Amino acid sequence: MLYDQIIVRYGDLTMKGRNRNQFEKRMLQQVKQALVPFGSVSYFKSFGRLYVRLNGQPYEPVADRLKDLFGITTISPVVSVQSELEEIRAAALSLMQSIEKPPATFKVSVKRAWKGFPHSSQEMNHLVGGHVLRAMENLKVDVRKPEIELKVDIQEEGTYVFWEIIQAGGGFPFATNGKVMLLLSGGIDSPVAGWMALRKGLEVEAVHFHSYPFTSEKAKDKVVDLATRLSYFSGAPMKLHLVPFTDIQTRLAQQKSDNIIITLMRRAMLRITDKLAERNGANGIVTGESLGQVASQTLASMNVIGRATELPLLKPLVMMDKQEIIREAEKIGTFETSILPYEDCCTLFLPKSPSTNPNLRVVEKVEALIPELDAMIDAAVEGTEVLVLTPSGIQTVHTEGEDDWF
Ligand SMILES: Nc1ncnc2c1ncn2[C@@H]1O[C@H](COP(=O)(O)OP(=O)(O)OP(=O)(O)O)[C@@H](O)[C@H]1O
Repeated sequence: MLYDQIIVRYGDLTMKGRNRNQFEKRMLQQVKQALVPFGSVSYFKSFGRLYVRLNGQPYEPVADRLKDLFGITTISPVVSVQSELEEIRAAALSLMQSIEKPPATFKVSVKRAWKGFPHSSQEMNHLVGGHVLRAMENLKVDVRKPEIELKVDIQEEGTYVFWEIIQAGGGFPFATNGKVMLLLSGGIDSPVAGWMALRKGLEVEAVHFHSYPFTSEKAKDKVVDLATRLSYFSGAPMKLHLVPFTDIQTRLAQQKSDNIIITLMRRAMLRITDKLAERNGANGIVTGESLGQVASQTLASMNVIGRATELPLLKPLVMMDKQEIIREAEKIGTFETSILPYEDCCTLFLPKSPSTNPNLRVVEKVEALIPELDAMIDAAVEGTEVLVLTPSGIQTVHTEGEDDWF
């Protein structure tokens, strides 16, 4: 096999004035965790880049895994050799010959970072380019718009030869920007919002409200699958809080304020999430809301619902169109799961004409007529089941109310 290493570049970090060492440490941790299934790979850090040494592993699956991680801008599979002319020439030639669809044009771009190397970059462009041209009959040099730009990076510890630059996830490494709770329904939108939060370097804990037995085990499994998929992108385990919401929903429905029932439910959800956030050290709540999509997502509704928490509400999809959100969901591999036809707790209580312009005072008055609501919210928090998910399945299960689960 030709490639023996993968260069990992992380761009956003350089632009950030915060502690770069911390970021790099996190980055390495994240990459190591994500590559555990590949066993024998090892790591080398140099000049703000990470080199993943493949040690005999095929490069494609490792590259595929790396390109889905955040904080990484681009990756390149490389052939590494000693910084010695003939070795570099041989590596350049075999790499050019290995390209599946033989190119008609190319150029060599040498970067000599190690000044102890006996030839300048210019000389090397010719020395390497000439060698390749002599061996490959139909190939020509095009310095302006070559089909392949063969890069040769000469460092003291070795020389890296490559041509592919593959886009990776971008954003920030996992958990470098704090922690949030993600309201994860079984729908299309909230997994996309969760993915965006992860890309911003947020640690995400998912919260799902279910109305078992009105909602089924299958509806729960669906959410477990979605959170599991999200944990793949973080390269770290993800907590999923499963909140029993049946009693609260049933009680709210008894108020017979049908047109604001969704508003009341969403506010109760936020109050519960607020408490879960405090217990788990999160500083914000992410939702999959998108302006104007349904009655509860008008600006007026968002205002009344949002008053139920003092935590910042992050809504990454708020200005996106449904089609754009669907495209993202397809890209990240959650769409197929999201469209499975299992019921969500809120759709069970969907009124005929939900208010698009709820009045905060009316909503607060209705809530005040339920003095037991606070206690019910506390009970829902205590009864919350917590799963810890990894891409390979559920790791542990406990109940929020238990003191010593860990
Ligand atoms: N059962 C639930 N558990 C957790 N969060 C929920 C639940 N239902 C709704 N949410 C949160 O409220 C947001 C708005 O939900 P709503 O059902 O109004 O819209 P949606 O556009 O269908 O969202 P989604 O596609 O994410 O279900 C969701 O994106 C999600 O963040």
